[in-house]
Amino acid sequence: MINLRLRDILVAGFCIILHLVYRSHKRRLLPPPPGPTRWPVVGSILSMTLNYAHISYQKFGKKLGAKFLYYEVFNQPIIVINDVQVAQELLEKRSAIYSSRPQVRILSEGIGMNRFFAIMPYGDEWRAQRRMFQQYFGPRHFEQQLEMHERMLRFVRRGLLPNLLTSPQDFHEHLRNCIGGFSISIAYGLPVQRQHDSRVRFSGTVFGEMIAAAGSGKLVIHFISSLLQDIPDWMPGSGFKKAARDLRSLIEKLVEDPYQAGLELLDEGNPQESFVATSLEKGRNYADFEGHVNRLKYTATQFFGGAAETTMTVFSTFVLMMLKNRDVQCEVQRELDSVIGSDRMPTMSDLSRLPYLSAVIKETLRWNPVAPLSVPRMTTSEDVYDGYYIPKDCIVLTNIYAMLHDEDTYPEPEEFKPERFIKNGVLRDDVPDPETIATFGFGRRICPGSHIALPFIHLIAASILCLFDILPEVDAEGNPINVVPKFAPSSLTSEPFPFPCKIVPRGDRNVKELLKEYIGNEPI
Ligand code: HEM
Repeated sequence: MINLRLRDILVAGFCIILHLVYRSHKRRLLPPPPGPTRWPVVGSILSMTLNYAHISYQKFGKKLGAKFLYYEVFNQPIIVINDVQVAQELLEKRSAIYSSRPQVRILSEGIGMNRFFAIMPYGDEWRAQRRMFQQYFGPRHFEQQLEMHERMLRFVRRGLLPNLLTSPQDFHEHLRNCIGGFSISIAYGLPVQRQHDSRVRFSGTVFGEMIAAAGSGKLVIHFISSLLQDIPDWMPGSGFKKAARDLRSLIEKLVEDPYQAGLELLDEGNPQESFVATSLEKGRNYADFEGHVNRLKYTATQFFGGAAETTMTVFSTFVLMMLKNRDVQCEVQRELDSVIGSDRMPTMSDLSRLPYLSAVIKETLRWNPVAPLSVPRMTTSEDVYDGYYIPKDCIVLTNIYAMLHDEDTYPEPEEFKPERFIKNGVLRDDVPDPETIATFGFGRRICPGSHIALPFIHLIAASILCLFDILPEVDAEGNPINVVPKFAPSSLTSEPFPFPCKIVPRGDRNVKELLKEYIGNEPI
């Protein structure tokens, strides 16, 4: 039997502590990843741009020949990952370290955004909300998937296509109403107006403000406003605090109102299948029912937040690309005509037989990544990678834009070329697919809604091009207007700015007849 004396234990303990201190010290002696010059106090703030930050990080990475970069702002370390393999190594293989989110004071304490699990730090509450989301919306819940597909079809046919026929000039608004309306319907089971639904509008406005406030391009502003968070309200320059409080109360209304309306509908006894109805029923006997209800309110609101702006961004980009690339649009229509014909509209089961459309959607996701700098992460302990030291509490920006514009993987990345994903009518498996790589993030915090977004996007694209042509608007002299694409410069999502275009029924199609049974005024 080993007989350890107190002295031996103390010596062993001392040696272990010494070893740990030495190891940690040795790690800290390693250099940080390459990056711009850092100045005392302000760090690399002078090298950071507010607008289109993803492009400037990409260019700077290329200049240094570095796959990931190191910045510092007021002592806050930041790494920017420009490369897929590095992202996989860190965010997937070392996910125990890289799965949290930074808690920017102005966003969490000020606006209260950290109550949504997309923004929360890694931990029990995040796990509980994400589990609740997956239990209802996860890809393995077959019946709910069928219900969701059925409802997508209903929103496209009743909500979107008839509106495009009667007021095509408002296509941005119609797309928003259709995508947002679907989210509200699935989350709360509430009826949605076919045009200008007030809940869709309100949710869109509030989430639009949140997404604009949270953009990674705004990091510098976040730091400065967080430092100034404690200045009194009467001081000049404190206006941002009031703006944050106003947004906070709008969020509270956004979380509460549709939930209460959903409850009333349940009490009336004729509800539509929804996340709220199912999750409430499931939690009836839980000991902490109140906690369960609070969680499900935020998770339901999160559904709209995750789905609406992102899907809308893909769609605006798709319409823009069809406008700028008429040959691609005609090729999609040729494929649709050969698979579907001219006397019916696409169904969910047609989608897998449209490889060219699929290549176009992949190229749309690649060409203008929806969230070019993803949602920021934060390290929960120090790390060493490739000989570089990465500290604890380091903000990690995933530059999805740089990854999907890497010219070795996607030659001529600025060109819109669906052909890069398809050969002889078959989708290529030797080109990394933006539907599965980078677009939706990495590791434990990867987007849990990709399997909802992708079929919806394919369905909307197929349905529009089956019935309509997307053509340039003409100016006062009758000349086609050349649209120059422009994008939100520093928001979380890279939505194109509104642009003029004409959506007209296809000449060889009786669109009114095809839509006859779907036209009406009653809510969906
Ligand atoms: C084309 C559409 C979409 C794109 C491109 C997209 C992209 C992303 C990205 C890049 C992230 C961050 C992942 C990371 O940190 O690595 C994310 C997170 C998230 N997305 Fe999506 N998304 C889309 C649609 C959706 C939809 C339809 C929903 C809901 C139904 C959704 C819900 C969420 C949620 C809840 C998170 C936070 C996950 C977490 O922090 O655990 N997204 N998404």
